[in-house]
Amino acid sequence: DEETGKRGFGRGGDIFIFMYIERKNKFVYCAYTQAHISMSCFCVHSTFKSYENSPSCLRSLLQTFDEAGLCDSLRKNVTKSGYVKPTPVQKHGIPIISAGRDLMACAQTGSGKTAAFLLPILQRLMADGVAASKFSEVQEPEAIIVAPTRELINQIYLEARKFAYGTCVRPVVVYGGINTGYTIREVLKGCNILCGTPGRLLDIIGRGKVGLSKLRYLVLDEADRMLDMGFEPDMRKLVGSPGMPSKEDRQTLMFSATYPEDIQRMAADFLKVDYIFLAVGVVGGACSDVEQTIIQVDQYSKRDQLLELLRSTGNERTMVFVETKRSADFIATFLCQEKISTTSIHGDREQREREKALSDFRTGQCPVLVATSVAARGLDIEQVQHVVNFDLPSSIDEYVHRIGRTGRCGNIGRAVSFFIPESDTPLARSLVKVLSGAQQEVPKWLEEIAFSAHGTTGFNPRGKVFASTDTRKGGSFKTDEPAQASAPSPAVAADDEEWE
Ligand SMILES: Nc1ncnc2c1ncn2[C@@H]1O[C@H](COP(=O)(O)OP(=O)(O)OP(=O)(O)O)[C@@H](O)[C@H]1O
Repeated sequence: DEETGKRGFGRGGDIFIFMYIERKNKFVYCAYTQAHISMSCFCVHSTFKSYENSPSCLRSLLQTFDEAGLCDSLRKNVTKSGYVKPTPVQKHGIPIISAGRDLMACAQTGSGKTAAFLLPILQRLMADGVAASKFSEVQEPEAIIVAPTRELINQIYLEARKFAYGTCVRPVVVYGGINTGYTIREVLKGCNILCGTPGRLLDIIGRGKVGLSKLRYLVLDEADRMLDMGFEPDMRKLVGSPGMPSKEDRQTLMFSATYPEDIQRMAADFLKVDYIFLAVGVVGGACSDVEQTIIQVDQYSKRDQLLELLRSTGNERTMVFVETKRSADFIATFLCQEKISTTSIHGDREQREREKALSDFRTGQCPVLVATSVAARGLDIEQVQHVVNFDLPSSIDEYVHRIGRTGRCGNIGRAVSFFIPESDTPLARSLVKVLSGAQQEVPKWLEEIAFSAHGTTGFNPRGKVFASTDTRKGGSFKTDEPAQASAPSPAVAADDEEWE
C-alpha cells in the first residue's frame, strides 16, 4: 500500500507488484495484485545503493531468501554461495517467475541475473517432485538454458550445479569445441536442466538424444544477443523443433543488460502476449559502479598508452578488449614482450587454449587478458578491477557488456576506453548518453563530437538502436526521451568473430 507502506506477498493470495519509474526526477509507483496482473511493464531502481534508499513500500518483494520459499537444500546452497540477501533483479524476478509469468528482464551487468532465473526454476522442479535423472537413450529435460558463448554457458551450468547440489536435479552442459561423443554420454546419464550453446544444442536435439515433451522452461540468457541476426535463425529452429511446447505451454524467460528496440519487438514472438517486462534501472544502461573514462588517442599512440596504463595499474586484473582476433594475438604478444604477464581469448583459439587462458586469468597467473567480443558478455571473473577498450566496439550495447566485466555485484571497477575520432565518432552520441546515464563525467570534446555533424542523428550506423524502455505498443511507461530513429538490423557478430 503506497500510503501505509504495507507489503503483501503470499502463496495463493495476492502478489503485490510495485512499479517504480523515475521520470524527470519524480518517482512514480503503483501496485498491482496478481488478480489484476494485466500490467506488463515493471521498472525498479537501478543501483544497489539507491535501491536500498528507495521508499520501503517499493522494496516489498522478497526482502530475504527465506521469503522465497526455497526448499532446504536449495536454501542451504544459496547460503553456501555467500548470498545474504537477494539483489534487486532477484527480489522482483524470482516472484514473477514463480508466479508462472513469461519474463523479459533487463538489469545491469553483474546484478545477479543468473540466480534470478536458476533459483525459481530449481525450486519449482523440486517442489513438483521432478523425477531423479537416470540413464536413458533419450533424455527429456524440464528446462533448457541457452547462451551465446561456450565459456558463458559453462559458467551458467556451474552455477546451476552449485545450486542443485545435493538435490535430484541434474544439470548438463553441451557446447562446441568439446568431443560430441563425450557430451552425448553426459546427457544420456540424466538431464533435467540442459544448458547449451545453440549449435550444439540443435545438434543433440537433431540426433534424437533429447526430447522436448517435458520442457517447461526455456531461458535465453543474453537474450538480445540470442535473437540478433547471428543467432535468430537458430533460436527459431529451436522453438520450432519437433515436440517443443508452444509458447503458450512453456514458460519463456529472457535476461540481459541490454535490449535494442528491434530485438525487443522480435522477442515478443517467443513470449506469451502478457509477458512481464522487468527493468531494473535504465534499459541498456551501464553499471554505475564502473568508473568510466574515455581518452582521445590516435591510432599510432594507442599501444604505448596501453603499456603506460598497465604499468600504472600494477598487478590489477585487467581485461583488454580489441576488435579482431589478429589484434588480440598481436597485442598479447606485444605485452608479453614488454614483460607484462598476458594471455588471450578469441574464437580462433582451441577450446583447450581458451579454457587455459581464462583459468590463468582467474587465478591471477596472467593478470592481463586480451579478448575479443567472445568474452564481452556474462563472464563473471572475480577481482577484475579494470577493463580497457583498446578498440571501442561498434555498438553501444557491446560497450555496456564489456565494461560490465568489472564493478560486479556492488564492487567498484574502472573502465578506460581509447577513442579515435576518425573511426569512433558514430558511437559518440550513444557514449555520451551511457556516460551521463551512469552519472559519469562526459568529456567536453566527446560532447562536441557527439553533437557535431556526425553525431546529431542519434543513430549509430555501426551499432544498434539504444532502447530505454519496454517497446510494446501501449506500454505505458515510455520515458520522455525523444524516440530513436528506427534502424535496419545491423550486422551483428564482430567482424571476424565466430560465435558458437
Ligand atoms: N544475492 C546475491 N548476493 C551476493 N552475490 C550475488 C548474489 N546474486 C548473485 N551474486 C554474485 O554476483 C555476481 C554476478 O552475478 P551474475 O553473473 O548472475 O550477473 P549478471 O547480472 O548475469 O551479469 P551479466 O549481465 O554480466 O551477465 C556473481 O559472482 C554471483 O555469484
